[in-house]
Amino acid sequence: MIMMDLCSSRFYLPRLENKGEEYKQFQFGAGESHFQILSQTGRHAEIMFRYSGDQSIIQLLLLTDALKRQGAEEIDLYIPYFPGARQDRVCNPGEALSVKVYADLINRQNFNRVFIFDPHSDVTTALLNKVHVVKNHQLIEQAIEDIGEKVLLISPDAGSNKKIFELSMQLGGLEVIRADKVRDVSSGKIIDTEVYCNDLGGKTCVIVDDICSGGRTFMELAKKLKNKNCGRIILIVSHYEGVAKEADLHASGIDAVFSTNSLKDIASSDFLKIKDIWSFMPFMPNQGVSK
Ligand SMILES: O=P(O)(O)OC[C@H]1O[C@@H](O)[C@H](O)[C@@H]1O
Repeated sequence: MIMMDLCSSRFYLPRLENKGEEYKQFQFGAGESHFQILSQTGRHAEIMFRYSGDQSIIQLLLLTDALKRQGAEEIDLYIPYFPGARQDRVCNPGEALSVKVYADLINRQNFNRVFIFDPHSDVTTALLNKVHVVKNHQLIEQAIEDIGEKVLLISPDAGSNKKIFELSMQLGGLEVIRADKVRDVSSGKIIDTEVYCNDLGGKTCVIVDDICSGGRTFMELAKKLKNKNCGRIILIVSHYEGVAKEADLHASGIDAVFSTNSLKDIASSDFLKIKDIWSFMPFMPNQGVSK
C-alpha cells in the first residue's frame, strides 16, 4: 500500500511577526549567515520567501540546504518578487545579465515548484525551471472593488500592453488606454510620456504596472493624464520598493496607490493601500501548519 505523506512544513523567510521560533539565524563576525532549523521537518516543505537584498538569498540557500539535510524531498519555493527581473537584458557593454544569475542560482536548488508573482517580463519565466506565474488579476480586481467606481485601465508603456489586455479580458472587457515612455536613446532617461487618447472624459484612471521604484514613470504619466481630463488617478503595482516619496506621487496627481508587501512590510495609509502578498499565492490549504 502506498502511504501518502501529507506532512508538510512551511517556513516564512523573513519570519512572520506572529510566528514562533522555527529556526535560528544569525551572522558571524566576518559576515557569513548561519541557519538552523529547530525541529524535524516533513518530506514536503514550502518556503515563503520575500527577497530583501542579496543577503536574504544566502539565507534562502542555507534554509534549502538545511531542509534537504533533514530529508525534505519536495520543496516548493514561493518567491513573489523575483530579484533581477527588471535586469532582463544587457543594455550596455560590460553589464551583467542579472536575472539569469539569480535564476541559475534558484534552478540549481532543484525546487519542486517555483511560484513567482507578476514578473517584469517573460524573460524570468523563460529562465526558471518548474515555474508557476501568479498573475496580478486578483490584486487588481480587489483594488477596483475597493475603488468602487467604473474605471479605465491605463497601460504605462509598450511592455505592459500584452498583460493589460489580458487583464481587461479577465475583468469583463474594461477599456484600456495605452501610454508610452519617450526615452533619450543615448542615456535611457525618460524625456516625455505619450497618452494615446485626447479626452479621458473625467473618468477614474487606473494605472497598472509590475513595480513602482523611484516612481518617475507614474508621476510623469499622472501629469499627462491630468492634462487629458481624467478623473481620479489610482496606481496599482504588484511590487512596491518604498523608494518613491508618497508626497511626490500625490503631488503629481495620483490619488491613491495599491500594492503588496511582496518586498517588505509597509504600513497602509489613506494614500497607500498595502495588501498581503500571501493572500494571492496559491497554497495547498491542508499544508499550512509547520511541522
Ligand atoms: O519609474 P519607476 O518607478 O522608477 O520604475 C518603474 C517602471 O520601470 C519599469 O521597469 C517598470 O515596469 C515600471 O514601468
